[in-house]
Amino acid sequence: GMHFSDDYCTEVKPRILLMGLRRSGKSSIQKVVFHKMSPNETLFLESTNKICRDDISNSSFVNFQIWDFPGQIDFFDPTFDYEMIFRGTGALIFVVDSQDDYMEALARLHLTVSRAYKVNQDINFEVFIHKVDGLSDDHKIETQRDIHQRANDDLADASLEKIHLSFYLTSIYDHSIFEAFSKVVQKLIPQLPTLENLLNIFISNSGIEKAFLFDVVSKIYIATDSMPVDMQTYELCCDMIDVVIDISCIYGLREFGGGSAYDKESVAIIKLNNTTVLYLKEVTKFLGLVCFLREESFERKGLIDYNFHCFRKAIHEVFEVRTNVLRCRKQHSRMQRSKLSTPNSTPRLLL
Ligand SMILES: Nc1nc2c(ncn2[C@@H]2O[C@H](COP(=O)(O)OP(=O)(O)OP(=O)(O)O)[C@@H](O)[C@H]2O)c(=O)[nH]1
Repeated sequence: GMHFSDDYCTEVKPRILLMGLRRSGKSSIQKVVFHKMSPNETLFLESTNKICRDDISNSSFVNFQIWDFPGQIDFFDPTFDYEMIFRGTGALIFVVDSQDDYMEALARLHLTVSRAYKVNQDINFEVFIHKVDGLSDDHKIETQRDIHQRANDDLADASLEKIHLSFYLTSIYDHSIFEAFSKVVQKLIPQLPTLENLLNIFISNSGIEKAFLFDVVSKIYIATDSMPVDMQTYELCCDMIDVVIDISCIYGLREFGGGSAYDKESVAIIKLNNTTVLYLKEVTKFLGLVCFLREESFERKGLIDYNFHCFRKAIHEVFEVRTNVLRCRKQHSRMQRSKLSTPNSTPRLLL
């Protein structure tokens, strides 16, 4: 079985479960988003026979677990402490293979969601309608409409219409999977408005067009300013992170494997031939800022760097407040635990 220590009460990262039927694409999503595997390589991924897998990413802002859901899993199996797991979960992603007959997947989705909701009403339920690269645009829309309708009808039939499901069209062959993941993670960050505010102030004072706060390992953006997100800009920023980390891995590490490919010193400037500039800087161990700006604005690099310094400091303060709150909560829950034997609070996800 899968056991989480009581530490989940003090977890500082968003905890996300990934579920779905066999071959729906869970491992591929995890490999592509968190381990830089190229989409084509996933063709050779072997199906896992284990009941569940526990994949926690230590290098990412996101705490991520995959929970396989082969047909035979039994919620009544006493060795399977699903209550404990759902209680510590911020978001449950359910992957539906859109290229396959999805009736069985929808039945599983319904069972899973209704179980999870009983344990924890605060879980965000996110449905990835996956592998849509194989569908035409019309077919995509029709599939989404159909899945949406059936899933909600099932909930209504069970008088569970309170449960809200969000739907995303995803594929590992383009950026849609990163975009969807970004949205899922952002919902779990209570300080999101603060982060957005800081980004707005930073870009408007620095003449920057767009800025993304990225989880560097996964290229999920955990926040951006309020200007609309243009897919191409987002993709460029993702590509920049890849380039910077790759170069740093090859030429930036100290001899004998010392140091890390991403640290306090990490910074990069890329000038494109269309008078735009990409500017990347380290913010925290897991997070980096990627800015998209005009060449003219970059002439005032001193100002940008000064503003960045203030921005970075503010972000660290947001984190410190969080850490202190957690430290208090940890002490508190330790005291509680000596009195009570069952944890009863639901942690919402935290910075
Ligand atoms: N076309 C397409 N194929 C995908 C996509 N994502 C995953 N696949 C393919 O789907 C197959 C199954 O993917 P897995 O990641 O092994 O699925 P899984 O859900 O982890 O499967 P189990 O380990 O059996 O539970 C692989 O051949 C992948 O290449 C996608 O977005 N588009």
